[in-house]
Amino acid sequence: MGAQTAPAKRRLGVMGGTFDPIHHGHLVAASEVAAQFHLDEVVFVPTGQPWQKSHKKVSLAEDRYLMTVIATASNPQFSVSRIDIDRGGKTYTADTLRDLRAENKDADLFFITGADALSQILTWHDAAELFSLAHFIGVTRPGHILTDVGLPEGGVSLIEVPALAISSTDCRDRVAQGDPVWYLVPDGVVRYIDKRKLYRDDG
Ligand SMILES: Nc1ncnc2c1ncn2[C@@H]1O[C@H](COP(=O)(O)OP(=O)(O)OP(=O)(O)O)[C@@H](O)[C@H]1O
Ligand SMILES: O=C(O)c1ccc[n+]([C@@H]2O[C@H](COP(=O)([O-])O)[C@@H](O)[C@H]2O)c1
Repeated sequence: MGAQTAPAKRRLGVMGGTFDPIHHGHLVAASEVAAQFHLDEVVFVPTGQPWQKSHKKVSLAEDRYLMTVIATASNPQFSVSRIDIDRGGKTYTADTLRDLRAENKDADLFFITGADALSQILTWHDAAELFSLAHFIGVTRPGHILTDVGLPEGGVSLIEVPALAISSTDCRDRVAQGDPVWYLVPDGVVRYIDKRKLYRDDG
C-alpha cells in the first residue's frame, strides 16, 4: 500500500474588529487577503469589550454583530462568529484564536489586521503567544505605515490591499452630522443605522 498523504488543512481567515460600523475597508481587506492567501473562508469576529477602546463610546455588541451579519451575508466565503461577544469580559485576541483553534482543529488560522492595529500588537494581551496561534497578515491602510519591525520573523506577512480611506470613526461622525454614509458602508448597514438610530446625538 502506498504512503498516505494527510488531507490538506482548511485555511481559515479571521478578521477581528469592533465593526462600529463595519465598512467597505474591512470587506475589501478580507476579500483581498482571501484571494492572495487562498483562504477557504473568512470569519468576522466582532469584539465583545474592546478594552483598548474603553475611553470611547462603543455601540451595543448586538448592533455591531447584526451589522456584520448584514454586511457579509451575500458572500458565501464570509461568516460571522459570536465567540468574543458570548465569552464576556474584555476581548483578547489570544482567547479568540484559542477558541477558534478548538472549534476548527482541521484548519490553519490567518489573522487579518490593518496597519494601525498591527503597529499596536505588542501591547495586546499575551502578545508573545499570539504568533504561535495564527499567522498574522498585515494589510495596508491609508494614513498608516505598514511595518513588521519588532515582530517575530516568519510570523507576519505584509500585503497591499486597495486603498480605501474609510474608518468607522468617520462613518459615525458623518451620521452624527447628518452626512450620508452611502457607499462607505454596505446598503443594508446604512438602513440598519437609520432604523436603530445609531450614532445620532439623540440616538
Ligand atoms: N480602511 C481600512 N483598510 C484596511 N484595514 C482596515 C480599514 N479599516 C479598518 N481596518 C482594519 O480592520 C480591523 C478592525 O478595525 P475597526 O473595527 O477598529 O475599524 P476602524 O475603522 O479602525 O474603527 P475606529 O475608527 O472606530 O477605530 C483593524 O485591524 C483595522 O486596522
Ligand atoms: O488582544 C488584545 O489585547 C487586543 C487589543 C486590541 C485589539 N485587539 C483586536 O484587534 C482587532 C481590531 O481591534 P479594534 O479595537 O481596532 O477594532 C480586534 O479583533 C480586537 O479584539 C486585541
